[in-house]
Amino acid sequence: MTSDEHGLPSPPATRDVPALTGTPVGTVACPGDDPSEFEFIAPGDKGLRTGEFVAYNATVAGEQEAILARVTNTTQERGLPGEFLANPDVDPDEVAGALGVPTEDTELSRFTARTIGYFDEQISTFTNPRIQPQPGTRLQLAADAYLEAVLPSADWDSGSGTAHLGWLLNRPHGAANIHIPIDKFAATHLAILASTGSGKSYTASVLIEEMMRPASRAAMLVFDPHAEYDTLPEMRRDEHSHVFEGDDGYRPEVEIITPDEITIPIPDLTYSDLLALLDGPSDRMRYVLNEAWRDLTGESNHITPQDIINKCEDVEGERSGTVDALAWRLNKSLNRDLFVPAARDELTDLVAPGQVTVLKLNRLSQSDQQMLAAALLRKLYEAREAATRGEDDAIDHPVFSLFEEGHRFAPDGDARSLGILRRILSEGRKFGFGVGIISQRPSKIDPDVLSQCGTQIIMQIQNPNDQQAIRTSVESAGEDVLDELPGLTPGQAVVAGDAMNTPVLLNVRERHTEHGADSPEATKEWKTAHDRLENEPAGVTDAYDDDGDVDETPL
Ligand SMILES: Nc1ncnc2c1ncn2[C@@H]1O[C@H](COP(=O)(O)OP(=O)(O)OP(=O)(O)O)[C@@H](O)[C@H]1O
Repeated sequence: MTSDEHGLPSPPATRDVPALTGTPVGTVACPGDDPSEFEFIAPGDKGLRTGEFVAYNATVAGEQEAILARVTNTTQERGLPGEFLANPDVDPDEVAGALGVPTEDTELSRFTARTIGYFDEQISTFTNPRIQPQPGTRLQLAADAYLEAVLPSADWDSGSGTAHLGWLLNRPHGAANIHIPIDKFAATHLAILASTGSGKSYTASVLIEEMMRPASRAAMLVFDPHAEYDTLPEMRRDEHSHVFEGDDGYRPEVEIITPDEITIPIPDLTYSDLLALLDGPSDRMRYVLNEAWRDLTGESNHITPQDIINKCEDVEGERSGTVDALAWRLNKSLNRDLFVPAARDELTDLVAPGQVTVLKLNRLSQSDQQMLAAALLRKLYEAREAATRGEDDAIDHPVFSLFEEGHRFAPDGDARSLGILRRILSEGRKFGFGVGIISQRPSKIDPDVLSQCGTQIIMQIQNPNDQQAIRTSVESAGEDVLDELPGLTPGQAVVAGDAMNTPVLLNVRERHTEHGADSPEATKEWKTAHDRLENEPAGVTDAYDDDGDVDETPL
C-alpha cells in the first residue's frame, strides 16, 4: 500500500506493473468444466475465499507470463471423517490423533478458479492466453501491489483523478487498495445497487467525498428524496482539511437546497409536462392548451397560470366551458409555491466545479420529484450540448448527477424524468454529462437505463427479481461474482464494468464525514419518547388515560 504524507492511501504513481506473484498457496489439480476454468487444491488454513486472486506462470508465444486467475468456488476436499464428527463427545483432535494426521493438515480444500489473463502493458488490460495450467502447476497468491495497479482500468501516469473506494475483500484492511478512475464512470455512468441497509448511500457518499477532493473538484448535483446527504458540509471542517483542502486553498462547496427553496419554473415545462399535471383533460382541452402553450412559450420567459388561462381564452375566442375547465385544472396544479413564473436563466448556482449541490426532495410528491428532475435535467443537458458545440459557455465543464432512489426517476414504466434520463445515459458521454443511479430495486429500473450504466457497484442483494435484473443488464459481472451478492454484508461490494479491468469484491472504506442516513434505533427512541410524555408538565394532553390505557378521545 502507498500512502500520502497524511497516511491516506494514494493510487499507484506509474504505469509500471509490479511483480504479480507472492506467497505459494496451492497446486493445480485438473481442468475445470469451462475452458477458462481449472481446479486446484490448497490447505484450508491458507484462508483462500471466493473472489481472491491467484497466479501461475505459463509460456505464452515464447514469453514467460504471469497469469492472474480469480477463485470462483470452494469445496472441502478432505476433512475429518463425518461419522466421528457427528458425535459431539468426540474431540476432533483425538480423531486426528487416531488417524495419525496432525490436526492442522486435516483440512484440504478444492477450489475452482477462472483465468483472467496476463496484464498487457501496451493495451493496459488483461489478455486471456486461453492456455490451461498443467496439473501440478504451482499457484501463488497475487501480490497486493500488483492488484492495486492492474485491477482498476486507470491510467496512472495521466494524473487523472481516481476515487479510493476501499480495499480488496479477503485481504487485510488497506492491504490492496482500489482506486477507480473517476473519468471513466463520470463519462459512461454508474449504478450503485443493493438491498436496503446494505450501504448504498454510504458508498455514494464515499464517492462524493473522493470526487470533491482537490485532485478532482467535481461539479455534482445530487437528487436526494430522503434527505440522506445533509452531512456533506462536514467536508469543509478544519479537522478534514488534510483530505479536502488543496494547496491553493481549495475546499469543496456544499449547497444543500431545502424543500422550501426548490422551485420549478413554469416556462421550463413542456406541453406534455403540463398535460401530465392536469387532471384528465378532454381532447378539446388538450387542443386548446397545445395551441396556447406554443404561442406563449414563443413570446415570453415569464409565465403565470393566469397567462396560460388568458392565452387559452384567446385561442377559443371566448371564455368557454373548455377554458373554465382548463382554468380550474391549471390553478389546481400550478398555483403552488413549487411553481414560479420566471424561467431559470442561471444554472451556475446549481452546478459549478468544486461544488456538490444536494436537492433535498423529501417533502415533494414522487410526481413532483420527477417533474423537477425532468425540467432541470433538460436545462442542464441543453446547456452542456450548447457548450460542447461552442454555442454557449454557461456550463463549460462536465457535470455528474447522482440519483438516490433511481427507480423513482427512471422506472420500468412511466415517469416525466425517464425520457431525458434515457437520453443523457445514451448520449451524455459526448457532452460530459454523467449520471449515477442508486437503487435498492434494480428490477424496477428501466432496463435501458440500467444497461447504460457502464460501471456498477453492487452490494448485498437478496431479492431474486433484482438479482435477475442485474444478471440481464450488467454484462461485465460474471455469474461467479453475482453468486456472491446474497452473502455480502453491509459495506462489502462487487465493482465491475468500465472502471475496472476485471470485477473485484471489496470493502468500501470508512467515510470522512458522518453518515447521515443511519436507521433510527427504534426501541431506544420509543423509550425516550415515552419518558418525555410521562414527564410532560400538567396541561399538556396525555396520550394515556389514568388507568394507563391509550386515550381514545377523537382528535
Ligand atoms: N463501508 C461501510 N463502512 C462502515 N459502515 C457502513 C459501510 N457501509 C454501510 N455501513 C453501515 O450500514 C448502514 C446502512 O448503510 P446505508 O445507509 O448506506 O444503506 P442503504 O443501502 O443506503 O439503505 P437505504 O436503502 O435504507 O437507504 C449504515 O448504518 C452504515 O453505518
